[in-house]
Amino acid sequence: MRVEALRKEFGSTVAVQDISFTVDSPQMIGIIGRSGAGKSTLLRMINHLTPATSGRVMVDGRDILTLKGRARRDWQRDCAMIFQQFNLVPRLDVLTNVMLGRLNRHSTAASLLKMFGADDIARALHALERLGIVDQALKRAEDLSGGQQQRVAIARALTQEPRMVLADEPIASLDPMSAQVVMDALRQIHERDGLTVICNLHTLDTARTYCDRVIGMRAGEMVFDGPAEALTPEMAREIYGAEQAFDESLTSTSLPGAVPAPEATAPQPAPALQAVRVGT
Ligand SMILES: Nc1ncnc2c1ncn2[C@@H]1O[C@H](COP(=O)(O)OP(=O)(O)OP(=O)(O)O)[C@@H](O)[C@H]1O
Repeated sequence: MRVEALRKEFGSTVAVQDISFTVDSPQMIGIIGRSGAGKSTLLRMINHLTPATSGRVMVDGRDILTLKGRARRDWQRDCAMIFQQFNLVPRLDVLTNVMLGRLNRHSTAASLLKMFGADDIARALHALERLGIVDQALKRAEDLSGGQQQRVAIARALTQEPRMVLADEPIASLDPMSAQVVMDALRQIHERDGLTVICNLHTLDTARTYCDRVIGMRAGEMVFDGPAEALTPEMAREIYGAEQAFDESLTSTSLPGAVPAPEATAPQPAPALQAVRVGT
């Protein structure tokens, strides 16, 4: 995927200012920055949920921002989105919520009638099993904890059979223990399924622990793009626009002594990735 000079203006507010970056091979990318830096808008433009003011998102030689109708929906299926507030149907059971990820693979009539086949059920159960919540399959989504609901949302994303996963603040509403489980699951999707996962994060330590590559945004601009190791305290201060006294731990939600689960051990940086400072 090649993002080229992607820009979004809301009236006089420039939410995303001509951002460009390339993802050549599957990576786990964290996007960090203060509230209002433009992280959500960037992901939503890539997913085609928010129209861009200008710029291109090139995938397989075509600008996905020009897609319409069925082709646009196909892209949204290929590029699964996970949200802070889970976006489940609260009164539906977990299994059905997960199978909703299959809708775009069926005819309009079958989708409208929510007709699922044995294959859909099997895939949904498999995804729930992977996320460790298959025993919750018949409960209503609203009866699950926040962390469990986010795992249902990830299972739903998996049943879409996406090519890429975009997660917009997936752990912002969760307690530290649930946040760790959810980040482990996203890391595992990257490692085991070989998918690119792009994740908006508030917390620096999460980006450092889980991401190969970090993109730092400040006031709509990309001010850092490089491996997590290159994210020095000085660079963090620049991204967060903070004073010298900036205390990184203020952006932390980590559990004391917590380490990623064995399946999701701290990533090695991609060898070809160079730290670059973009802009000022
Ligand atoms: N629908 C909208 N209409 C008008 N302005 C918007 C809209 N969505 C976002 N903005 C503005 O665009 C800027 C970037 O917002 P965005 O939500 O992308 O930032 P963010 O980094 O994701 O912040 P947060 O971490 O708080 O979600 C902000 O100034 C915000 O007020």
